[in-house]
Amino acid sequence: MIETKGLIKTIGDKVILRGVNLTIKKGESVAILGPNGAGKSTILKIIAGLMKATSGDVYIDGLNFKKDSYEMKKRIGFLAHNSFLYDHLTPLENLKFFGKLYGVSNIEEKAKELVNEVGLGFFIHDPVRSFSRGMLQRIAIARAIIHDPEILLFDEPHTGLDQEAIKLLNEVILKMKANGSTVIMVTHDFQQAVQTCDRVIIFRNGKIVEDLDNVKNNLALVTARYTEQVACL
Ligand SMILES: Nc1ncnc2c1ncn2[C@@H]1O[C@H](COP(=O)(O)OP(=O)(O)OP(=O)(O)O)[C@@H](O)[C@H]1O
Repeated sequence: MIETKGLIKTIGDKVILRGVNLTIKKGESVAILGPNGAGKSTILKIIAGLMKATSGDVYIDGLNFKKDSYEMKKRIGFLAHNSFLYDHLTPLENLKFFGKLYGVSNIEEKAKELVNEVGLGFFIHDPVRSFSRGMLQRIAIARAIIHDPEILLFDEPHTGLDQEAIKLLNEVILKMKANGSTVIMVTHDFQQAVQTCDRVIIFRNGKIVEDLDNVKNNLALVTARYTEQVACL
């Protein structure tokens, strides 16, 4: 279970998160939507341990970053705007590097399997500096899941992907979900959100303004609320 308690983030005199309390159960898949600047990426970075909250706490199964940072990071796969890949390394070398950091066993085999799974087997030995944005995103997805994380944090994962890659990414998300992983996805793509997630949370101005469960059975309501909160801006 992931819990945020009273998360506040300020940078200078700007208030980005205004006391966010959120509980996400193990195995839930949650889409975070909202207008630009609402604080969506910020909360994801704080949950991933990449940014400190000004006040408040994040707990994962009762563990806290202040005490159990390494243990928590091992459980998380984070796909950010930045791919975190090394330009001069090939997909295989990049995945082996990140896999080793997480102590993944059978890393060579696992890395090859993932490069093929994301459809880039043909480019396995090319440095990623020559890759297109979509190709980099595919490898970044593989990097985020190399250690079979229990929690997937995806920041706008569909951006820059072609239709085939979107399908592939959704399959990855649904497969991880079926294996019991928890998924939190920040996105502007409402269609992809409702295809892959069971719960939709809408942020506005650093606060949660909607928290809608059981998305597939309440699609009309969720669409109406989303339109009201976001699409009309
Ligand atoms: N390092 C920073 N310094 C100053 N302001 C920042 C910093 N990081 C984020 N912000 C501000 O915090 C606010 C929330 O940013 P955040 O990236 O969380 O929004 P978002 O909801 O993900 O937006 P988008 O949909 O545009 O990606 C924005 O106004 C942004 O300018």
